[in-house]
Amino acid sequence: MSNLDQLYHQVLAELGEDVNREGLLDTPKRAAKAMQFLTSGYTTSLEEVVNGAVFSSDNDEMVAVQGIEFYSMCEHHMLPFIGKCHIGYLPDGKVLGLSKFARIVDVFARRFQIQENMTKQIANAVTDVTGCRGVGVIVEAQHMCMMMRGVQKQNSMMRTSVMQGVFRENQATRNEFMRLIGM
Ligand SMILES: Nc1nc2c(ncn2[C@@H]2O[C@H](COP(=O)(O)OP(=O)(O)OP(=O)(O)O)[C@@H](O)[C@H]2O)c(=O)[nH]1
Ligand SMILES: [Zn+2]
Repeated sequence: MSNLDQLYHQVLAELGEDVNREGLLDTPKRAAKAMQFLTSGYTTSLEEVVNGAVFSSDNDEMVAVQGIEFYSMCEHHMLPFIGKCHIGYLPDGKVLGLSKFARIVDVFARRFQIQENMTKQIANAVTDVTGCRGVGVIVEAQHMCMMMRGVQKQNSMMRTSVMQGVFRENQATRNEFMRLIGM
């Protein structure tokens, strides 16, 4: 058993489970593996996921990618928060491979997070990788820690937004982004 397997074994026992019953025999191992996947963002670098897919382009018009779904874990309760991320940017000579936006989202979602920080980290990453003139990131999510426990509200949605560069300075750019993502 790995260290993490042993810890999950202990968690189950502490919670009053019979760790020797058949259904639970492999659970510590499975839970450890699942949690390692859900936090794999810690060991994934931006460079690795972008893999050089930044291309020269003389198109300097806005690019927006809407509705990238993600699964993250809130750092306060270690429970999931689940939602969608919308990203727009104004390139400056370089565009990013389309799939890489989703990969960047996963790098920062697969960690213990708060939504505000995740939103900002995604925006910073797009700027770092593309050297763009501006970026906008909007994240909307539902937090299991508010639904399954605590205040137990099932219909609230948290929206966070980070606007950088021309997206921050220029209202028309922000509006164009909102229009492109249908908001
Ligand atoms: N701003 C922000 N808050 C979050 C996020 N995820 C969880 N939280 C909040 O973190 C707070 C932690 O509050 P505490 O009072 O320390 O913990 P708690 O007693 O479990 O709080 P309750 O959820 O109100 O029962 C709660 O208000 C959560 O709703 C997030 O991504 N962003
Ligand atoms: Zn929480």
